[in-house]
Amino acid sequence: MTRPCRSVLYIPGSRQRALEKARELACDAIIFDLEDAVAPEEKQAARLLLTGVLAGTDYGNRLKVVRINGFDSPWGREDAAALAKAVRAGTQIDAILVPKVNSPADLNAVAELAPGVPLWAMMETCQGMLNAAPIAAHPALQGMVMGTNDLAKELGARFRADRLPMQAGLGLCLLAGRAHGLMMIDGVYNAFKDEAGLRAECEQGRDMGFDGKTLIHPAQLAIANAAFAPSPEELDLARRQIAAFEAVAAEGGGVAVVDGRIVENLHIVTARALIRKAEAIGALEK
Ligand SMILES: CC(C)(COP(=O)(O)OP(=O)(O)OC[C@H]1O[C@@H](n2cnc3c(N)ncnc32)[C@H](O)[C@@H]1OP(=O)(O)O)[C@@H](O)C(=O)NCCC(=O)NCCSC(=O)C[C@H](O)C(=O)O
Ligand SMILES: [Mg+2]
Repeated sequence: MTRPCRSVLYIPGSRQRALEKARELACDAIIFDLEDAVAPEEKQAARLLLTGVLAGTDYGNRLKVVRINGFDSPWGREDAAALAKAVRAGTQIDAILVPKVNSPADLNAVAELAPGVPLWAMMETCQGMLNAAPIAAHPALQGMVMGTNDLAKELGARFRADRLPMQAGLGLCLLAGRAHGLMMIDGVYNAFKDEAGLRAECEQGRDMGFDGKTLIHPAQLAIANAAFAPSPEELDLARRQIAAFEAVAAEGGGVAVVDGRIVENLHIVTARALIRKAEAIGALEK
């Protein structure tokens, strides 16, 4: 996945100040939230505010994703219809994020109301995790976002630093999402003032294979951006691997050795992807 999506910031659709502030924040993507971050009595006003803001605000090269309410709520269908209308009128968004997706039928329902708009799925129910493969195969789906708070609630799991209770669900989604080339975004870290805890969780998500992390506060952006970007040491290793492998290949060989480890063609594919990712981040940050 070349499009960097290291930091994905939730912004409550009801908070005008935060919606304005986001234009200057160093996030790769924004999730404009109409679901959990908005109180029931503010839902209608938030929808109106958000569609107005999206029509008139330049968020630069940040991906713009709108999380709607579920279709089992009084607001979900109207959210999807309002976004479809805005898109027809020229508002540009990158995806609608559908909460609590249990099966492909939940995506079909949104796709019917907003045809042609790419979808992302919140993966946060036990049913959804078990159906990760058919959900990932949905033709309109381009990304999955982990909802680790709702998953913990359904599982009856405790929050642990190592996220052991989450591993089965996250792993199922990663397998399914990667099999279908989706953008894969990890869940939020609730303690938004705990920098060390956030850093550790970002590094865990990165090592598992996620592209980035959902965030709830601007103070979390720099840590996620750093964790999900290739480090100078990784880039140096990648370049040395490519050089060593090319030298061996020129002699008709297929295996190089760098820092005591074998390097084969498959490692070169990874090394080149890492360099492309760093270049894409550089271009985005210009
Ligand atoms: C957590 C917060 C309620 C804290 O808000 P606040 O008290 O206003 O924080 P600060 O005073 O420290 O804010 C400093 C400035 O930053 C702006 N701000 C704060 N948060 C955001 C944000 N998310 N995006 C953009 N800007 C933000 C403030 O406006 C201040 O600006 P300024 O006026 O210039 O000083 C708050 O951060 C918040 O509401 N966060 C989002 C919560 C949210 O979106 N929750 C839902 C998503 S998580 C979820 O649903 C989980 C998932 O579904 C699951 O199941 O796991
Ligand atoms: Mg949730």
